[in-house]
Amino acid sequence: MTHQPVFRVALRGDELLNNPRFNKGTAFTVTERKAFGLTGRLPYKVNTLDEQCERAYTQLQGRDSPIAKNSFLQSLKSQNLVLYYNLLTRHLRELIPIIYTPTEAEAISNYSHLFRRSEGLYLTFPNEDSMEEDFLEQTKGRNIDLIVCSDSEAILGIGDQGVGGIGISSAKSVIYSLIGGIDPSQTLSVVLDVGTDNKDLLDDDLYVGWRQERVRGEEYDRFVDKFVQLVRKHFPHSLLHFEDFGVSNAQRILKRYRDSHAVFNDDIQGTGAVTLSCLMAAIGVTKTKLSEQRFIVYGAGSAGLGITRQLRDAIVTMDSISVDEANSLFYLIDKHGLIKQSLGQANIRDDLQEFVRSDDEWAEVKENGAGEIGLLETVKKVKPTVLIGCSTHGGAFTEEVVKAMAEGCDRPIIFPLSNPSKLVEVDPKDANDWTHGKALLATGSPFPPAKMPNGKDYVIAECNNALIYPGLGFGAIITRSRRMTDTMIIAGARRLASLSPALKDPDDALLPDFADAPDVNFEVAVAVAEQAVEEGSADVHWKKEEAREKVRQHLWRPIYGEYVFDEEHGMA
Ligand SMILES: NC(=O)c1ccc[n+]([C@@H]2O[C@H](COP(=O)([O-])OP(=O)(O)OC[C@H]3O[C@@H](n4cnc5c(N)ncnc54)[C@H](O)[C@@H]3O)[C@@H](O)[C@H]2O)c1
Ligand SMILES: O=C(O)C[C@H](O)C(=O)O
Ligand SMILES: [Mg+2]
Repeated sequence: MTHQPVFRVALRGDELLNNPRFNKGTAFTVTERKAFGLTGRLPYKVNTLDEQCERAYTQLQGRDSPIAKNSFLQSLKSQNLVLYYNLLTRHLRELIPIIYTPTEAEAISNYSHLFRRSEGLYLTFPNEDSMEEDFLEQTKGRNIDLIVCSDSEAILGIGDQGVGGIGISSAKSVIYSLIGGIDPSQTLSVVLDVGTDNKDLLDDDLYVGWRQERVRGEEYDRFVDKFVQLVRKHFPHSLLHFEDFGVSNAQRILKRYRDSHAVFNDDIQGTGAVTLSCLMAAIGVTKTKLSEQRFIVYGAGSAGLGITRQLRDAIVTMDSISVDEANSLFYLIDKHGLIKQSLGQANIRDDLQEFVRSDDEWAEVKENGAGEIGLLETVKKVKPTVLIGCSTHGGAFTEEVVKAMAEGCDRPIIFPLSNPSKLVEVDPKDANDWTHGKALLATGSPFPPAKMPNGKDYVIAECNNALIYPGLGFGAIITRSRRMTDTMIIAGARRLASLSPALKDPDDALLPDFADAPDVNFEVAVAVAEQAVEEGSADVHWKKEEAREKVRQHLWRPIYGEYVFDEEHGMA
């Protein structure tokens, strides 16, 4: 039986019932009801958490669409955190797609119309002067370990969502608690509302954010910097997680702060790490080396470049080849086709320069190698072994593309990673059929299993950063690391790869199932913590060998504590 912790609480009556962190609803005991002035405020029956979960689950089943279920759960979260997380824990596989990808995309794009209750911290550009006051007001009395923030410019694959981006910060925080075991009261979700360039939102009278075009340039940098400095000042040991920033800001901000605080960009680093794990599992099946692959990365934004760099670095380290040699294995394609010299320096972002292909290579395909080279032409010439999609271009991996790839290699490794589901570059079922079950597949959103030619199910791995970032973050937090280093991230990725079901059975999924995500992330956290202690990034006095026990001790679980009323020293 799990031991019930005892909490001193200073709230009484309605204040207690209206506080989601402390509210237990009908689970308050008779003694607690007397001590906290609740006897007349609650119906007679005292429920167990099991009973409450059963009731909530039945109510949830009464909602017929994923978005209606998402709203129900959102409202449960604002009433009773333990019940919310406990219910999710019991039905993890079923409910993660409701509170996270893909349903959360729908909730975010309708944020202003679905709005009922605020959550997290809204830092809005015109209120810059009161930013510190607002920040302190929202975090009063709490020790914040984790801050997830978004400026909403590139939410999943659905673009600029203005103030609705608070939804992705919250969903990512929830996953940290649900899968990673981080106490939700020690997390903070933030939206940096610097306006929006989304015309529909600007034209919408019901829009609840700041209805102005996006602030850019120096003013934007100053605003972000003010926020980061507040985090550093008030919570120096926290992890600052950046989510769904526009590509140029994402790279720049990460670079700017990564040596002075534990910052982490999920789209770049989390996606890079989970894709590396997935690829390691796939080459375990094909019995080839990383440096023997030829890669096409379709969509060279935050995720595409993050993945490319992560894979490149792993190839250099694991297969001992030079950076230039490793770079030459990658072909990046963006909106204007293959990234090559003739696009002109001005049209190629600085951070892509090391992956620019020469025109000479394409002289046989296009005169002087100039002109746009599309995906199909690249596939035919390069004969890639790995094709990764993070383009937001749904259906881009057509039957012709997939079949052309399968002609060039025995077991094509195809990861269409764009979210939400409707933006996937190829439905995994089709890719499986077109390659007669030869393709090794993983997607960013959940998909049902595909059928192998022998009738067996092929489980599609969900290569979503949520399978790794909660563990990466927990590992950094528990070691009070002041940096999130590349080596810590690689340690986590290797641990995840070692847990791949395909290592035992090559016909099984490339990554563990999301139902096992808590155990998987526990292992990732241990690996990261061990690495942080070993390399000296940690700011703790314990040894590497103790990491497993430390992670275990700090795991937060959604269970009720026993409350004792303490007006003077209790929590409020
Ligand atoms: N599976 C995961 O864990 C994961 C993680 C991060 C991002 N993603 C998904 O990847 C996609 C991209 O995310 P991001 O954060 O990199 O966004 P981003 O805006 O930084 O990058 C998207 C890139 O794709 C390019 N692009 C757009 N249309 C294209 C086309 N028709 N052909 C080729 N390139 C095209 C854009 O120019 C841009 O460079 C989104 O759908 C997102 O949900 C998945
Ligand atoms: O949010 C997700 O599901 C993964 C990723 O961070 C994305 O932007 O798509
Ligand atoms: Mg993201």
